[in-house]
Amino acid sequence: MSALFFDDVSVWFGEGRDRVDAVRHANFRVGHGESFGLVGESGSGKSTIMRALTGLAPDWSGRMAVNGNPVRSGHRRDRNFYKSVQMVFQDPYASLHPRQSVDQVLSETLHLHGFRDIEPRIVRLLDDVGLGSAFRFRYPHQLSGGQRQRVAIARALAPEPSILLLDEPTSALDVSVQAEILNLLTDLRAEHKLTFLMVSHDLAVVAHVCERIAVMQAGEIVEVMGVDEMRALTPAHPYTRKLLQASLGYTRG
Ligand SMILES: Nc1ncnc2c1ncn2[C@@H]1O[C@H](COP(=O)(O)OP(=O)(O)OP(=O)(O)O)[C@@H](O)[C@H]1O
Repeated sequence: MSALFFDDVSVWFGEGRDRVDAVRHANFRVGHGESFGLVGESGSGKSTIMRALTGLAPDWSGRMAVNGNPVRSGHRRDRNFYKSVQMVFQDPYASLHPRQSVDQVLSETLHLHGFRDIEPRIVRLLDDVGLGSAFRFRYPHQLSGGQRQRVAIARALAPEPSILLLDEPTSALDVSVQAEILNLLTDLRAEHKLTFLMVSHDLAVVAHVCERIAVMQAGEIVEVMGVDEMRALTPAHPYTRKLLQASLGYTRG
């Protein structure tokens, strides 16, 4: 049984002449403890796959399952879903409430998921994300972008999920901070035995964190490959080669 299972998943927005087919017939599985990346140009459908899974894009067909449990259509996901699946978003500035301290953010999430030993859990979560207790009573405006993203990651870890969905988790951060956050995510995956599904337009980011990669073009998965194949520049599909060449040109330039 896979941690994440997508079988013939198509996702669309709107109806009739306004209909946009954002994802078409996507198939992939992510094993327990695996780190899987979705890459492709802007508009290729990467985020839409994640949104359909979490209920933010309700119009879809096909089959999706989390740890063997089928995901139903519609907006609602039950508490069990969020016990297993948590998200880290792109923008840590938008994802934290400005009037909530770090302590409030974490204790609210822990309460919501029925934990009673809130105090030691907050201490442990801050420690896990490399912030330490000195940050506990700070507010978002007193934190840097990287520190905010660490709080967002601590909040995602609070329910003890087995799967993290990472939607461009470093693209809003300074380049100097990106590697720190990617290393933190890699360490956390090993320590907590997490499964990752990561979306990024940046092949270097995905290569840093992921073991396998699905390449998307205009709503379709055109290739699934191991990160070693990607590094060896041996992808089969011309579009993947184009993406790789573009990103190499970019890093060299
Ligand atoms: N709420 C929406 N209503 C209508 N069309 C949408 C909506 N959200 C996404 N789309 C369309 O679906 C397609 C896929 O978008 P999606 O955001 O999944 O791409 P992406 O690969 O994640 O790109 P990006 O990196 O820019 O977010 C695009 O054509 C986009 O315009």
